[in-house]
Amino acid sequence: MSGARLRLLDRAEKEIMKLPRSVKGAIYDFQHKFRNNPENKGLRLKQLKGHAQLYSARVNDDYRALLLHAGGVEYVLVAVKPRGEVYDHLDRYRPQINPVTGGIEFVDLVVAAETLTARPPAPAAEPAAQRAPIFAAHPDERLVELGVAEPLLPLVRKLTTEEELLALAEYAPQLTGEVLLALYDGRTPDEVLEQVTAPVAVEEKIDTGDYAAALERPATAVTTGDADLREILEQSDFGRWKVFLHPAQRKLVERAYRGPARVSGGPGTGKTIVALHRVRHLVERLPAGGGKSVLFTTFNKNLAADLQQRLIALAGPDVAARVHITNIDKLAAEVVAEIEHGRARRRIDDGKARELWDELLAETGDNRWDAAFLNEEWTQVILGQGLKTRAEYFRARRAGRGRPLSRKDRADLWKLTERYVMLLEDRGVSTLQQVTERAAQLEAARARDRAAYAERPALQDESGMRNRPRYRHIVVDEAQDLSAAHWRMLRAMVDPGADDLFIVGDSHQRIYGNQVSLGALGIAIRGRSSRLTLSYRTTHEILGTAVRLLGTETWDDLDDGGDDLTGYRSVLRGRRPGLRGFRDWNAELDGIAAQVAAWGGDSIAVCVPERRMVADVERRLAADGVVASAITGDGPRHGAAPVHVGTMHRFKGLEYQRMIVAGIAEGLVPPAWILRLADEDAVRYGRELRRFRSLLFVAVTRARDDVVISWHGDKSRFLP
Ligand SMILES: Nc1ncnc2c1ncn2[C@@H]1O[C@H](COP(=O)(O)OP(=O)(O)OP(=O)(O)O)[C@@H](O)[C@H]1O
Repeated sequence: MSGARLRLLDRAEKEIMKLPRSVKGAIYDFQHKFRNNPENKGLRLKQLKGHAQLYSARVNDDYRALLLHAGGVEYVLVAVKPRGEVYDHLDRYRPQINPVTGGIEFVDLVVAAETLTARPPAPAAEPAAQRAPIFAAHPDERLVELGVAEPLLPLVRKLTTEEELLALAEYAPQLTGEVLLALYDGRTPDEVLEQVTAPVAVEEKIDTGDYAAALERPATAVTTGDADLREILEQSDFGRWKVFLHPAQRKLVERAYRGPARVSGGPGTGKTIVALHRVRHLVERLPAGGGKSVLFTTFNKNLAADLQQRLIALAGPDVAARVHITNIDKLAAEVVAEIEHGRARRRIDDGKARELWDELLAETGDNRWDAAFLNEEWTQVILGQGLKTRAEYFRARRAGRGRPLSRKDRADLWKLTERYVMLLEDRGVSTLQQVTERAAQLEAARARDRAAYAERPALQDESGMRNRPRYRHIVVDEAQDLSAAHWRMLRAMVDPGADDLFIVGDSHQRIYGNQVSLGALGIAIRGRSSRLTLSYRTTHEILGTAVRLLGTETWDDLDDGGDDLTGYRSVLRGRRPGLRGFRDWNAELDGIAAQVAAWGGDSIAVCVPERRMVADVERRLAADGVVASAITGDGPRHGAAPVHVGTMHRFKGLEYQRMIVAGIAEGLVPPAWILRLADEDAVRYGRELRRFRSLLFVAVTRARDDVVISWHGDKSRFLP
């Protein structure tokens, strides 16, 4: 035999990362030689007694690799062990194909047993003799049905403390850990079956002896190529997200869809990771040649820049070269600029747009409306539905807008918006929504032309570029914040068909008030919606607090249905979020500074509700000699600063090890102006409250390990 493929099992990767550097170097040389020729004498490849699949091979004088032979040239590295231990009690090695997921799993029962004693019990724990086994109520068959690795059952029976459970869950195959922790958290076996097991179970009949077939299933968590293994050994900051997808994630990445598909999921469940892998998957299936056939878009500029970097890291420059990565408003501006070359007006953001409404109101003396209401009515109803005439506006549906409008109100509002549009023209500016609306119209016109040409083959030769769709595939991240006009533009940029749109977002994180129904916009996702539920970012404790902040509100699925966070969970454990009240803002600032000092290190962020508070925090930290960087619309001004400070909107899509979410007081979150709406416009009031809950939810879920929520004066009604 010459040549072999060698992949790495995810749990083995964790163990290997802990080995001394010199051993990692030896593994690097070993894998290279092994792939060239596994029968190279120096490697001493030999089958382990009593094991059909397991082999050992020499890494260096002191270490041996354990390899699982999956058939043909396929091998999986499952462990690297000191030579002295490898051949003791060979029956401790238990490779298997999980009968529920069909994925390859490997456990070493001796190592697994050692994990139970590695962590001392918490001081308050009762003596072992008095503690009841945690899983006594669940029969073996039930646990196996849920996906627990059968060889571990005797150890599972011995678990009596949370420490032991956490240690075993970290070592055990992924699904075993997830199932045990979900049961421990109080979910019933039926809930676990539905929320944890079913999403990764396979329907086909599984041959538990066919390792070659098992190797290809999503549940087999191995590196995908030889290069991955090399990269892991070479890079100290190796990103696991690049190679070890969760089976639920991998299914979504690789599935073929007959039309638009949507992925939702709570914060940190890897939606962006799935989108990145999906882009690579799509590009790898494109015919060679051709330009940027895939559009990968997100809400803001800094996130788009981050996606660009991460796609290159994941898939390399050749794949990235086939992808147009940009934020959605820039995309719209590019479309308009292409047509209105040189005549493009300066764009203004929402804040500036509202200021101009205020100016207009001051001029007219009309005090029945406020700037925010007018801006929303104009953008969401008039621009959002592409209304061109007063008559259309009279007939328009204003679903979910609250405050009913009489015919006279509508006539007045129409007049006001006409004046507003003139004001914008006078100033030589366009709002982002105007640009998007224009882009949507231009793209829709192109799509209509395309359809017309498609029906008249005689004309097709002349059609040229203009009659090709801009993209073959579109992938959208942060989808919950896109407006109706954004969606109309995107819909028109790709022909309806297989794998046309892949849409990733979480309506619980909607912070710009753009609620849409994709179905009504020609994007039919029904039957092609999936949800991710395992958080990779944040701990069980932070996640619990964050979910409570959402209260009892209901959430949409970007269509006409609802979405919720059922099954949302984490296998990571940590400290409970801190909740701290202060007398006044100065005292709270001192509290922030003290907390930053206590944590030390970097990857800390402070999130505040108002812009002026950002400067206050920066100043207060500077007084202690701490370098803090404000997060602007383009991302953190100085990315390398140990502490970042920003308003709540700026935190979309980011993550930090530790977060202080400050100023969470009544009058700030929710702000005082919303409270006035309670009597005036109950629907709008409800919508705004929900938006501020989402802002808070986003802020708190940026934290990986620790979060402190603080306030001064009266604490926010959203806090427990
Ligand atoms: N399969 C994986 N293996 C390792 N890490 C992962 C995996 N999937 C996600 N992560 C990590 O989890 C974190 C959250 O992932 P990601 O940002 O994709 O989540 P998200 O669902 O888009 O979050 P949010 O909605 O909060 O923006 C990131 O640090 C990412 O690297």
